[in-house]
Amino acid sequence: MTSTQQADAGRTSELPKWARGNSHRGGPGFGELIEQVRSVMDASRFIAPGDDVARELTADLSRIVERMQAIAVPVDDAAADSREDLPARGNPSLPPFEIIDLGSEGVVAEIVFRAFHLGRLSAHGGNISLLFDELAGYATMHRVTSGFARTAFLKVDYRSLTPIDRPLRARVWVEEIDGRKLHVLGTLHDGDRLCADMTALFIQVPDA
Ligand SMILES: CCCCCCCC/C=C\CCCCCCCC(=O)SCCNC(=O)CCNC(=O)[C@H](O)C(C)(C)COP(=O)(O)OP(=O)(O)OC[C@H]1O[C@@H](n2cnc3c(N)ncnc32)[C@H](O)[C@@H]1OP(=O)(O)O
Repeated sequence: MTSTQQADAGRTSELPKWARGNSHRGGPGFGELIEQVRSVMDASRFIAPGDDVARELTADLSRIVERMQAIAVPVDDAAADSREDLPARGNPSLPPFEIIDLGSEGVVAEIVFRAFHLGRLSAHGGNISLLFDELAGYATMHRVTSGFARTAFLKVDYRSLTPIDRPLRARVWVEEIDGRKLHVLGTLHDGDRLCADMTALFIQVPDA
């Protein structure tokens, strides 16, 4: 059996605990809370407050931050990044994608970049890389035999401007496996138009 055929068999061990996902942590209102956090980030992109208003808003947000810090838990017990029922698993630092299809053939996701992700009149290239890196994590998770895979490199070609505020389609898949090395490809489309494509190398590592 070649290493590629061996790896084609997919996972031979359980998913790492942190990747298993759940739909209960943080309670039924957690999704709306994260959506509000995203809205704060979006709204902050379009204001030019006077000093008084800036200080008032800072005081309001400080109270919210203090309330959240008072209920902090270890990161592996946190709701954010664990809720498989929410966009981007409820992680507000990721662009809010929804998984359309996931399997050993790769992952297809719908993504709406928002005001917070704006670069100059289009989505910021770093946010597009972030989306690809995350989705490559999903795609490789199916194809490693155990543990997970870390990004060794990730290259993005920006082919045309990536709009915000409309649904786009991303596809990421493992093209080839060579021992611990997983060669990953991806595309991002606005309808039929290619916005960006990606080539990455991920390396299988034991779960930490
Ligand atoms: C049933 C499935 C259900 C699925 C459900 C899914 C749920 C999803 C849940 C959750 C998804 C989460 C998604 C998150 C995704 C995010 C991932 C990240 O962003 S990771 C952070 C950024 N990356 C780092 O911080 C790495 C830092 N670097 C390292 O740790 C090492 O350098 C590492 C691991 C990359 C490699 O180190 P070494 O010591 O293990 O291995 P060496 O020997 O150096 O390399 C192995 C081979 O790879 C080549 N290689 C390594 N780096 C290379 C490079 N940059 N370019 C070319 N080749 C490279 C080497 O030449 C070597 O090749 P030769 O075996 O000799 O052929």
